[in-house]
Amino acid sequence: MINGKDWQQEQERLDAVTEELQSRIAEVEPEVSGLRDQVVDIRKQFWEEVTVNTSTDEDFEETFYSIKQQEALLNERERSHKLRLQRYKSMKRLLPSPYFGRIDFHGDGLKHSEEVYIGVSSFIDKDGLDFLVYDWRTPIASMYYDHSPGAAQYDTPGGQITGNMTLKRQYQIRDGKLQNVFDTSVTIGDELLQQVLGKGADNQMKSIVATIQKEQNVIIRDDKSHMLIVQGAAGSGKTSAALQRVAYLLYKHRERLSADQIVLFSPNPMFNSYVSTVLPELGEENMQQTTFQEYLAYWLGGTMTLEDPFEQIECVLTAAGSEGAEARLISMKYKASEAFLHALQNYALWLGKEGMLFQSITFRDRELITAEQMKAQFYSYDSSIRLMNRVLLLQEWLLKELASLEGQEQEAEWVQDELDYLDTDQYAEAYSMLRKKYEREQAVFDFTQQYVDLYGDRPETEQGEEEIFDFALQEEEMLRRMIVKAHFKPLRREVKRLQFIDVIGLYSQLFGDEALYLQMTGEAEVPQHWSEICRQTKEKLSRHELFYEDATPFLYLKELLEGTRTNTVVRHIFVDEGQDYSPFQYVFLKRLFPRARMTVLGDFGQAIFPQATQLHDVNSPLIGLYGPEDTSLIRLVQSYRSTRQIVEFTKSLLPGEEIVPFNRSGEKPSLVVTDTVEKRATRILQDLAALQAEGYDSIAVITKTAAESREAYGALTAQGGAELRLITKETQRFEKGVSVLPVYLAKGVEFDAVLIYDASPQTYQRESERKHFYTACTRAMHRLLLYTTGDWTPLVQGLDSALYEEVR
Ligand SMILES: Nc1ncnc2c1ncn2[C@@H]1O[C@H](COP(=O)(O)OP(=O)(O)OP(=O)(O)O)[C@@H](O)[C@H]1O
Repeated sequence: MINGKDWQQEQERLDAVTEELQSRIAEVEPEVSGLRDQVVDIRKQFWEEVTVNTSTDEDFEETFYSIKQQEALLNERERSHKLRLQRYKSMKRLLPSPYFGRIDFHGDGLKHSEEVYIGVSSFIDKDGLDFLVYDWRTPIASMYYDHSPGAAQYDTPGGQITGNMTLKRQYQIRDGKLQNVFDTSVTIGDELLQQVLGKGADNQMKSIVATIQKEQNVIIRDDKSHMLIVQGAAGSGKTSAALQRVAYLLYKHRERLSADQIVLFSPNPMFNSYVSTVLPELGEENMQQTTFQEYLAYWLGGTMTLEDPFEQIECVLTAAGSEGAEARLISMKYKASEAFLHALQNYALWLGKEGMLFQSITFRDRELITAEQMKAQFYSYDSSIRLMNRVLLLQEWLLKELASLEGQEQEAEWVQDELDYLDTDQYAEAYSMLRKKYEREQAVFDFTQQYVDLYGDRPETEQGEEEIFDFALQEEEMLRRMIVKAHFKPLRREVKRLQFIDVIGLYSQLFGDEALYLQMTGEAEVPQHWSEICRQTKEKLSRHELFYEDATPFLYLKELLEGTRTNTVVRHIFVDEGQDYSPFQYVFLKRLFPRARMTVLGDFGQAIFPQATQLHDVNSPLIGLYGPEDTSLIRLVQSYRSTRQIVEFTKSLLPGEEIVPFNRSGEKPSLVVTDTVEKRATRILQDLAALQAEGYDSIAVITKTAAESREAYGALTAQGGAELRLITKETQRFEKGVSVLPVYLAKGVEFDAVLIYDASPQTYQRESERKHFYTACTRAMHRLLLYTTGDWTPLVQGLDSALYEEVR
């Protein structure tokens, strides 16, 4: 805390800034409130201001320029309205709490030091000379996050500025009144962070600009690397850093980067709603948010039924020890691996020489062009031409073939049948087309006549002789052509969409012959249970269905054959929970967004999906994606979410991981043992009531699977539990209160209190379930309770009993 005199001065300054804000808001308010109407008016007036006259060429030109001028004026006015509105909104946002930090900085060689007050946006005095508040993203404000008092420096586009920081201060301001002021030395005040972290969870994430930590600031302001990889412990602020990074990038590159050029890949749809308020809180528009699943579905275009990652994980968790289950697990891991990626790439090369599969083009139960014909044509092209270019050549050939077949087809019997049953509309259409054709030909005829009149000789027609336009004859021909054309339209469309390539057959073929597959792997060994893996894959494909682990490889192969449909608008992609994506998926994302930089944030300790990728390891496949020179690796070890007691407990579940708890104290995790399932439900309900009475209003009962969630929800409601919310993969929003959900849907989010519904060996037995268990426990901010009706899972049994409180 600071002394009374300083406090007084600070309050006076705050009053002055608040007053200035109020008066400037009052100034623009009337203007802004009518802004919408004004823009609408301008649009309405648009045509009134323009004189439209197209009688002569000059008039036409004048009208054209008049419209252009009016359009430019309209754009200019809209732009300036938008700017004024933005400024107005940012002043309104500042009003209750104009700043949260201050540094006094004495630049080398300067006479005076500068007081730099930092807030969520900049505010300049009336004369436009002094910054009353600096935006937290300005270069000078970076010192607030990066340095403690003493020598300090910051980078500007013109070079580095060095000097001495003489003061670093933090404020808590509510409704224009100082609540707290701290002078800080080392890090950004523990006191403030303590207070922020001690608060209850929200159903929406909050911005952290007032308390960004130095190591997080590196992530936020990194502007060099093509690929930024962040491996961070649970609760270390990865998602927070990612969102503030988006805000930073939008500010720094505001002239050329807009929110729709940034895409965030989220772990599930609920997460989207959880993080959706952070950027608007900072005065920025939200980036695009999506899930990988949405992308896959989009690219597959409804041609196949796609398993989602949650179905896949349920399968992993519930798989019994049969060969089929075992094979599926191995298959999931293998198909996510680089080994399989290389096999697919080799396969595509091999297809350049042999083995391509096509789907014949059939019409009225006849094969018009057979798969064999296509194959022969395909391999007749020079083998040095790239695979996808040969596909395009084949497409061209097919369209020509279809055109000629279409001509032949006009004489077919079925055409005559259809001709007999044409309705009047079709006749009318044919007649009108004929009329047009006639008029065209008549014009040629007139021209010919003029030529003859002039030169006494006729020009040569293309055919060398004049054609006589015979309506009756041509009408039937025209109708026949129309009929066949209409029937051939879907065929042409299929060819244009490259549907003549048998992608399902080609993907299936890879699993058809072990010798062939071995050839693709360079004679490396096939994984265990290979024949069962092949059987399952082919069987699924035969039903036009795809396992989740096959979706990306399938699309990858499709793109190798057909060319990639890239998105060149997007400049930044963020992948949260990045450990849950396979190397395959990263390669796919890179191809999809060739002009984007990538920020991947994740925690291998929470890798609960079988396709997990190690992020921070020297052998991480992600490093090779853009190359080591273009890749930065950052590790976050301090965990902010949970109390020290909870972090110490969860940390011991992952021996060997470096995790440092933030020093916020709370109760030890409680391990509650009851005799029966019914008693457990009763006990949980009592605990829920007690937690709510303590003020914790965001609570999760976390289970391993969806089935267990349904069971828990049933048991708790049967014992009188009211107002519980069962969360499923379809749920779109988080709400406060008590949620019952499987751990994979709790990824990335947090709760005041977490209750692990069943921590018995029956639920968490396998070593592979350790990360599920860890992820579930790390969702808790203030309280963690675990339940069992018998023994504890072996994951807990080995822990030091000082880490928890056992309750019977
Ligand atoms: N610098 C900070 N100041 C204040 N709060 C912070 C800070 N860093 C992180 N937090 C808080 O810590 C909690 C965890 O942050 P976040 O969800 O971003 O972590 P994460 O690394 O993405 O976690 P996980 O991997 O477990 O999902 C949030 O409540 C966040 O607001």
